[in-house]
Amino acid sequence: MVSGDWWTNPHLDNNECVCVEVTDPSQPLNYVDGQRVDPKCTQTFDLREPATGKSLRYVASSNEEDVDRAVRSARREFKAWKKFSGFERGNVLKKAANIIRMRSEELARTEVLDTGKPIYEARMDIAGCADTVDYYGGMAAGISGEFLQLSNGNFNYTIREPLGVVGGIGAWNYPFQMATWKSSPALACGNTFVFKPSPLTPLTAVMLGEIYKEAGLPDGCYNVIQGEGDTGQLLGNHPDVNKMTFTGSVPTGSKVMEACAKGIKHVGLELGGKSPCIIFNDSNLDNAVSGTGIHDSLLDNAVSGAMMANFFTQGQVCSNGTRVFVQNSIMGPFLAKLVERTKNMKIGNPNHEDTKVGATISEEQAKKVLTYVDIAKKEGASVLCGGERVVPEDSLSGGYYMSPCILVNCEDHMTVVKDEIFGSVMSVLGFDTEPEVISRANDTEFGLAAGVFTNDLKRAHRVASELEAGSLYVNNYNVYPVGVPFGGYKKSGLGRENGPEALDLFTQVKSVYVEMGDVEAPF
Ligand SMILES: NC(=O)c1ccc[n+]([C@@H]2O[C@H](COP(=O)([O-])OP(=O)(O)OC[C@H]3O[C@@H](n4cnc5c(N)ncnc54)[C@H](O)[C@@H]3O)[C@@H](O)[C@H]2O)c1
Repeated sequence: MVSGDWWTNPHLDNNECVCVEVTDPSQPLNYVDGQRVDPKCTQTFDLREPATGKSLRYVASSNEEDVDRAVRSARREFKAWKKFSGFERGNVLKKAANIIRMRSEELARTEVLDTGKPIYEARMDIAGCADTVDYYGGMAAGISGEFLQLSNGNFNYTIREPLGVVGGIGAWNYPFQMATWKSSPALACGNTFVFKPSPLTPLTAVMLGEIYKEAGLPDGCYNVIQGEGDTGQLLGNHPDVNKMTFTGSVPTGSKVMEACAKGIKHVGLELGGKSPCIIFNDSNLDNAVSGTGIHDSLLDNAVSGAMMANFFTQGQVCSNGTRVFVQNSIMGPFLAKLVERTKNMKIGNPNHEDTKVGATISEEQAKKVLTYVDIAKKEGASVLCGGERVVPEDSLSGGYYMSPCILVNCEDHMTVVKDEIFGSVMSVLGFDTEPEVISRANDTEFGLAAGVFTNDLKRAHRVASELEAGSLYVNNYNVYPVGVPFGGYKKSGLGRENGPEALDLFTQVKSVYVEMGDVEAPF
């Protein structure tokens, strides 16, 4: 629990925030059999606060024995949990959703501590997570098979059964979201779960374990092991894990898939992206501004959309539309509004209410992002604004802050336009025609998301159907209402999270044939 009520005072300096249990090194962050446990592993890793760069605590890693202990706990409890009715499992999840809502401020503050994202965003994240857990709580009672009438009174029915023990591995940009998006559909279907969060953001996954327990989840159904890549590898290779659900980069996803291939395990992959956000000039509209032919509100919406497609969580969002294609005839007014609004985003202490840009996750990631800006300049792009390290105030001088960057004069072949940067760097590219932009938008190995801004209804649906991506946005970007499936085409992933699709992916079908007559054997 968080001590005191520091979160109610937006003027408190982040250094004064004390999340006692999660930052106290004597409190273990592994969670097995319904309690925090000390791992056997003697290795630790340093957890740093992105907002200040200061060490929060050392976190104990998990070795083979620790991973095995968590998987055995999940295996043991699977036998009982799968026998609960869907309705009973759903009730546990719905209670957990309510506890998440009651503890939302504490969870949001811990997420800020771990990720450096601004508090307004962390609150949105936690509210969305509660909704997801609630959603799967509601869906659990409806998980069922089908009945098929056959000839002579014979029939067949199917049962949707859980897979067994599911292993989850998360990235660092949405830590609580990854723990909830993966565990709640898995648990709803009757699986048990072992989760390894990113070593950069280990804090809230263990809080979720305590919330599930309070909601009535039997001990052993949800477990957390902390660690780096080698711990993730041990989990993926464990013979008693039946499915891996992974979020992270393409190279690591490929390794996880390889481990699953060896063990013939189910695998779900949520990987990287380099998504397009396409902004058309609907020139036949009234209320044209400054002779450009674009409707004022469409322009405002398009600028808002481009910013939402790039600047949440310091640009560290897998679905970001970092290639912003703007029809050339509206480039001038679009850029003017975009730059004005981007410069107005307040960069600062992520715990402050008015902060819109917090800290990048780590020094390494911040340096990587700034290096990409340098490469872009060398390859001929121009910086319209941002792309620099920022020190918002003296007390945050060790934090990893940078100003959101807008690049123009970009070309499709440039490194910055091809690579996933995972930081606040938007590349703006001009285009003239619809076929041209569709072809350029699809010219990528990724296919996670895409956006199209237009007031032409037919064009919107035509373009949406042509774009090779798993999540399409028409006249908005990066919105994730509960129940909407999410996941990638091409190298952006396999399978879907969220929505009813996830339930199919956490179950397997057992088919039962029933003979009502005599056996007519040809022998
Ligand atoms: N599609 C999505 O839903 C989604 C969401 C968020 C982030 N991402 C992607 O995640 C990436 C950024 O996250 P990251 O830097 O944490 O990714 P990463 O691939 O470096 O690490 C992800 C996780 O895998 C673990 N890991 C590392 N090596 C492993 C191995 N050999 N076997 C098993 N696990 C291993 C890490 O410890 C971490 O928990 C970006 O590419 C981003 O696009 C995708």
